[in-house]
Amino acid sequence: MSYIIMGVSGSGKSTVGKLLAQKLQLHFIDADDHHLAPSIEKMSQGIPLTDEDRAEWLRKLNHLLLEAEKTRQEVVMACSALKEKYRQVLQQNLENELKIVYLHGDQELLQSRLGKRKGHFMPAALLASQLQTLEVPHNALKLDVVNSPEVLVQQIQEGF
Ligand SMILES: Nc1ncnc2c1ncn2[C@@H]1O[C@H](COP(=O)(O)OP(=O)(O)O)[C@@H](O)[C@H]1O
Ligand SMILES: O=C(O)[C@H](O)[C@@H](O)[C@H](O)[C@H](O)COP(=O)(O)O
Repeated sequence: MSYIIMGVSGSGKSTVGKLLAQKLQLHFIDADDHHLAPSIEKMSQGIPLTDEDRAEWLRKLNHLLLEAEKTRQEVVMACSALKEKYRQVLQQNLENELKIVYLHGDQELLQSRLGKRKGHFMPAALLASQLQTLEVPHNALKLDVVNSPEVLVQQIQEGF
């Protein structure tokens, strides 16, 4: 069974996802690496993505998860997956249910982490729209990112 590490920009999906994959010796997929070029351009300019912008991207990510399942590979995927219907696309046609980890945190904390992050296309100004778009998942392990990445990974290992 594969893991989806989800949450708004700055919640630590990439950091925690990479560390979890390292600990469990699983392949790590960062959904950010699979956005269409126009979507990266849009976000770089501070324009939030629409459902339409995300549709093909989510299908591509679902395809990667299906491929992994076919070869009996478990993967860790860091993906914003902000809406329930996006998470449904990710899960589409998979035999095994995805293990969803929802990273949440205080807006000020997330804003300050994004402000300090270097060399990333996503501007901190998009956090507010990300939080507005977010539909909190009901079927996820919910973790507060006030904790360190190491503690979060331990909580994930103990939580499933
Ligand atoms: N639990 C944490 N504690 C402290 N800093 C963190 C934590 N998780 C992430 N960070 C830092 O916050 C910033 C955003 O993390 P990142 O993994 O890029 O988030 P996301 O992929 O969700 O946008 C990075 O600079 C990262 O080093
Ligand atoms: O669906 C979206 O709007 C994007 O996927 C977004 O949520 C994601 O956060 C960006 O790709 C920026 O990347 P970071 O999450 O790493 O800031």
